[in-house]
Amino acid sequence: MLSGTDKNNGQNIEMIQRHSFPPSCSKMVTAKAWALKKHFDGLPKASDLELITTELPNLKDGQLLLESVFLSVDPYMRPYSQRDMKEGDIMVGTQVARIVESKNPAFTAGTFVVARGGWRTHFISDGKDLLLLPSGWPESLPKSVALGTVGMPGLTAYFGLLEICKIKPGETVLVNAAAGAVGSVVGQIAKIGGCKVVGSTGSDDKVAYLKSIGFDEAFNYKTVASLDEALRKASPDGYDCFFDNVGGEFSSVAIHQMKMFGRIVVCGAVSQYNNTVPQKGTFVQFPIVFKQLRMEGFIVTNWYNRQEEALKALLKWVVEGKLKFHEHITEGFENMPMAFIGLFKGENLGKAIVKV
Ligand SMILES: NC(=O)C1=CN([C@@H]2O[C@H](COP(=O)(O)OP(=O)(O)OC[C@H]3O[C@@H](n4cnc5c(N)ncnc54)[C@H](OP(=O)(O)O)[C@@H]3O)[C@@H](O)[C@H]2O)C=CC1
Ligand SMILES: O=C(O)CCC[C@H](O)\C=C/C=C/C=C/C(=O)C/C=C\CCCCCO
Repeated sequence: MLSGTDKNNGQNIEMIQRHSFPPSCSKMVTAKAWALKKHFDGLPKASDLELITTELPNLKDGQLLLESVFLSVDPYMRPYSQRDMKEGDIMVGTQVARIVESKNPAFTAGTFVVARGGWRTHFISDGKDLLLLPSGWPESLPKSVALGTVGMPGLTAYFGLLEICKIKPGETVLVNAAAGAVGSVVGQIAKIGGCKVVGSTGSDDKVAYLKSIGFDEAFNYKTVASLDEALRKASPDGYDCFFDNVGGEFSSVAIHQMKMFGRIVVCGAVSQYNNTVPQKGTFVQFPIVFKQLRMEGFIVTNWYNRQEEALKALLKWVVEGKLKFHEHITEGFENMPMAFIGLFKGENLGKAIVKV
């Protein structure tokens, strides 16, 4: 195993070289990848991850060699790393990748696909988990949008709002982390659906952005004197649908402002992912019973059997200008840890993307 250090942006990145094949192989591609060196304890640290290089073997029949062009960093990676990964594993994740070489008749070199290759610059696939970009993808639309508004986060907003919340015109929708990849799509689809939309987010710039994309009300949860008052001021009659991305204290307050027969979509709990000790919240049974609420969690992959129709709808809204997107792009594969950690500091406005 060869190792060295490579300074980058002041970070010491330990480069570990692992030869998975004898150096004698010719034509091998050197891939970089981010491995989970140490399980996260609280907020992830760059030193919890290590940059490794591996030599990829030559392709077998049916295989494809892909190179990542854009990579996604998402909050789910934090809880999933704890649940699904062991130390040394390559971080899970998705990317828009270009097919460099194909020994698979279903795919031609040069094609761009959405893949689940993890945090890697290059990887080999058998083609089973590759998704072509939706047909009719405009040349002018950045392919990275397939990781955000017209990708998994957009699908999350689409199915969460239309199938779990089942919004109706004239209703009032509340969404937190509203300027993020999922939240910004939730608010805009709700507007398209004829709802009043209230969003909370963590900076004044993001509040201004929310208003620019059509939110009726938006506030900075970090600076309001009282969350309870801010929610009441934004919608004195309360909320029909609460699309919860954040969990924690926000949810404990918001539930008491739901209207009768309101619906709460539990999409995520990003405020809780870095807890070293599980937080104890309020009991929710009282408002659930006396307001006759429905509270339902979901994982977007459960709806992937319908992703084609949803992606088509999302792309159409983007092309028509009804669905605006914003990307927070970090340049450089070596900066993936920083981009990921930035999610938990609210550094991103819109979808966080790493451009290789
Ligand atoms: N159920 C599912 O299938 C899916 C669920 N999700 C969930 O949706 C949520 C949003 O994900 P996504 O849109 O990708 O991420 P975002 O693009 O919204 O980025 C995360 C945002 O969360 C906010 N945030 C971070 N830490 C905290 C905190 N401690 N308290 C309050 N807000 C915080 C920040 O925005 P701010 O400025 O507002 O603080 C930050 O920008 C997450 O909970 C994620 O797990 C996402 C995809 C699929
Ligand atoms: O290769 C993989 O499997 C990763 C690909 C994931 C894929 O892009 C799609 C789905 C992502 C789902 C995200 C879900 C969430 O963000 C919700 C996450 C966790 C909720 C746990 C809450 C724990 C609170 O303590």
